[in-house]
Amino acid sequence: MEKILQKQWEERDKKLYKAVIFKDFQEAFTFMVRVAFLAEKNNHHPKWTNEWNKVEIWLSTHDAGNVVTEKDRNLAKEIDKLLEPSA
Ligand SMILES: C[C@H](O)[C@H](O)[C@H]1CNC2=NC(N)=NC(=O)C2=N1
Repeated sequence: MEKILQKQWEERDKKLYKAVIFKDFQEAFTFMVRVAFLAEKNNHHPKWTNEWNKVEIWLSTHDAGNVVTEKDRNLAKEIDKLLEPSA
């Protein structure tokens, strides 16, 4: 996937937050489809927004009282793997 800007994960407001900007909507939506499959596999789902080429993601664990847990850190790592240049 062709990225234009990728920020590192930040912990904000008891959530892991990341923003990624892609070349266009098709690239952004391809990424979202891949994240959706990861989320289903992990039974752990992001809060996210998409506007054209930008995807913003917030990860927290509702089941643990809306805090950041290992589940969030693991999903964040797997999402980053999708964003590696070789992926
Ligand atoms: C019942 C179901 O397994 C849970 O509600 C799962 C589903 N996906 C989830 N996703 C996230 N981000 N946090 C959760 O606590 C969570 N819980």
